[in-house]
Amino acid sequence: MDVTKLADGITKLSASLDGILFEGMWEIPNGVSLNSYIVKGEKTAIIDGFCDWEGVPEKLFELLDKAEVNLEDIKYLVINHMEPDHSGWIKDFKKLNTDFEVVCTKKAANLMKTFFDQEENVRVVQTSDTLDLGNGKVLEFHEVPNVHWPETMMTFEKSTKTAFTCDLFGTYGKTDFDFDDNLTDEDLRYLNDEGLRYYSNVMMTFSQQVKKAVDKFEELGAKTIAPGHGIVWRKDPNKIVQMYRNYIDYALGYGRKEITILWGSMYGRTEEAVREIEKYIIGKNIKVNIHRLPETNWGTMLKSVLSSSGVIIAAPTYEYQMFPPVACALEEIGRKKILKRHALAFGSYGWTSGLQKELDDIMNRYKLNWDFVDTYIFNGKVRKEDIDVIKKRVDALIDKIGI
Ligand SMILES: Cc1cc2nc3c(=O)[nH]c(=O)nc-3n(C[C@H](O)[C@H](O)[C@H](O)COP(=O)(O)O)c2cc1C
Repeated sequence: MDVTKLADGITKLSASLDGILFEGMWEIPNGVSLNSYIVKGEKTAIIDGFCDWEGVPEKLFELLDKAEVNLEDIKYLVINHMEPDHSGWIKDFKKLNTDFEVVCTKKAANLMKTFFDQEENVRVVQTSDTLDLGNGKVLEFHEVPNVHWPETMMTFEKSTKTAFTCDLFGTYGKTDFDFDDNLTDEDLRYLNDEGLRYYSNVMMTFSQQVKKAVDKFEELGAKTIAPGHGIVWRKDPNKIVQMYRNYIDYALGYGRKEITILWGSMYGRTEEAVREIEKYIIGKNIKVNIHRLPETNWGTMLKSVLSSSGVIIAAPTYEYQMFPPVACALEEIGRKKILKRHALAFGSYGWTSGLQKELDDIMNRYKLNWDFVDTYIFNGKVRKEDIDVIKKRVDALIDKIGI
């Protein structure tokens, strides 16, 4: 729903997007929702807003109108996070209403200056500061740095115990329901999957800080979680908290007992080995996610690697180095800091293999602490003897994973 009442005086405004690359790079096969919240006491606050991907705020203004909120009645712009999907509407809002105060952290105030030339009427808040809107509505602010930018905070409405968490507890995926009231197992699986994709794309680099933020959040005793993306959790908010705890554990420790194969091949030699190994693993009833590079979007690749304890990298040698699309994907895994996988690499080469050297470079540079079975390289086409050795190494990998 685009306008939804959460409680007396609290309304959610929501728009859905699809057919875009989120943050200009992540595919979102099931779209994403963008949420804004209005809290009305004697005075009215908007907590985060939204823009579509071209920076067009009309939908937000249209929904404010539908919710019968006059722009000139909005006295406070509570800005949890300055990323333009949540803040991009401010420049247009300023043209329509000049009598308002921005409420944000010190770091967000600096960004307010650089993004929107907004220096006046900015109230800088710190953890535990409050803003009394009247009629019992009191907002309390909690800084959660690097969840997902350094300036981020979450806002807690005390009378209804509603936490407005912006990116934290967000998920991708459009839904035709607003709340977690009647989730079927299928809905839960969908939301968990969309949450995993979102976490791996947007939050994962900051898993240590997200962990701290989740701990901090649990001290609030919130009854409702109202995030910037996805549904509102009020029946059992612990469900999304637990999902996030799992994602954090996957990123910092190991994933589920499944294997992701990341592979590339120019002329089919490495591919032939990959196909044999895929069949071999499936034959053992082990879940395998297989992604060819560069064809697979990195968002999808990261989601699989995050959830898998085991990773197989298969790449030929190209100009003395690892086949570039696979090397680039590994670089991205390094930047996103997916730690501690069990892993195996193999691939074909013509005269001097560059697979191991580049693998070591990337692993060391990002300190990923992956535990590798011995790499296997084969010269030219793959032979039965090669496949036999690779299968043995896959067995060793499976032992390490503990399947
Ligand atoms: C552009 C290009 C560069 C290559 N550079 C190397 C190299 O530096 N060292 C090497 O051993 N083989 C090199 N090769 C050969 C391939 O690694 C070899 O043919 C391999 O079997 C290809 O595996 P594929 O069929 O899975 O793509 C190169 C091949 C191409 C097409």
